[in-house]
Amino acid sequence: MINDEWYVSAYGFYLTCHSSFIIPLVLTVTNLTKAYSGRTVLMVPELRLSPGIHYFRGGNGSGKTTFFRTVAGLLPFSGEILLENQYEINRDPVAYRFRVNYAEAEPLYPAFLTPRDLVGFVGQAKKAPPGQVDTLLETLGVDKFWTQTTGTFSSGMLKKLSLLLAFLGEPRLVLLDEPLTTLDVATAAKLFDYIRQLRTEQNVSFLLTSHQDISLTGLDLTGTWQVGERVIAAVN
Ligand SMILES: Nc1ncnc2c1ncn2[C@@H]1O[C@H](COP(=O)(O)OP(=O)(O)OP(=O)(O)O)[C@@H](O)[C@H]1O
Repeated sequence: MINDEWYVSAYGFYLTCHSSFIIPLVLTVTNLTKAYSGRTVLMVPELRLSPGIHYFRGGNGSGKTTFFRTVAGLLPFSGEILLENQYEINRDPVAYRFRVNYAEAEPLYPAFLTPRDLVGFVGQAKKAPPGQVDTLLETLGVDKFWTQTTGTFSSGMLKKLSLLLAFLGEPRLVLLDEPLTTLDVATAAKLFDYIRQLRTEQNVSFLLTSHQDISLTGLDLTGTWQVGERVIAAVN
């Protein structure tokens, strides 16, 4: 016989099933609109990214950097961006930014600062675990210009420093805008080994852009996305 008790246990069963079927997503974007001075550059009704490595491609001016800077929390926008089904960029700004790291396509720093200054500052903010800086210095070769001011850097040196900063702490999502540009071949190989290691050992997710052929990196891509005409669409 169906009574109150039956309804209570049925509802409990429903809740148990429902919570265990939540799909793990690293990023959920809903109703995103990004405009510059009234000119809309991106309109993304919904974008759901599962954990993994996602490649965003598109022509010059299509909106890739705008999307990355928005997801990094550097640009105002309308809509919702949710990290790991949990942290919304505007509702939980500190927790969200603590877990999302970003390397610019064309990094620029105050000319008088050195890698030692910047790594000290960012490492503290991101709570870099012991030993992490030493590993990254060696992997990316930044140890060779650790105390040199960035105003004297080549573009490749700036790129190496920006990548190092983007790995500091224990991010859940790392955004790398054009990581291959100006990077020498040997360092690029080490970079992609490091990405693979973070992916398999710590379940860190990555969003990448590149005008180069990303398949040459040997990375196992979870998704490829085309940015253009103000939208972001999955590439099958
Ligand atoms: N600060 C800004 N103010 C106004 N418009 C901007 C600004 N930044 C970018 N845009 C415009 O937004 C559009 C997208 O630019 P974005 O830099 O996101 O493209 P992209 O896909 O990263 O290009 P590329 O491959 O050349 O780096 C372009 O039309 C650009 O002119």
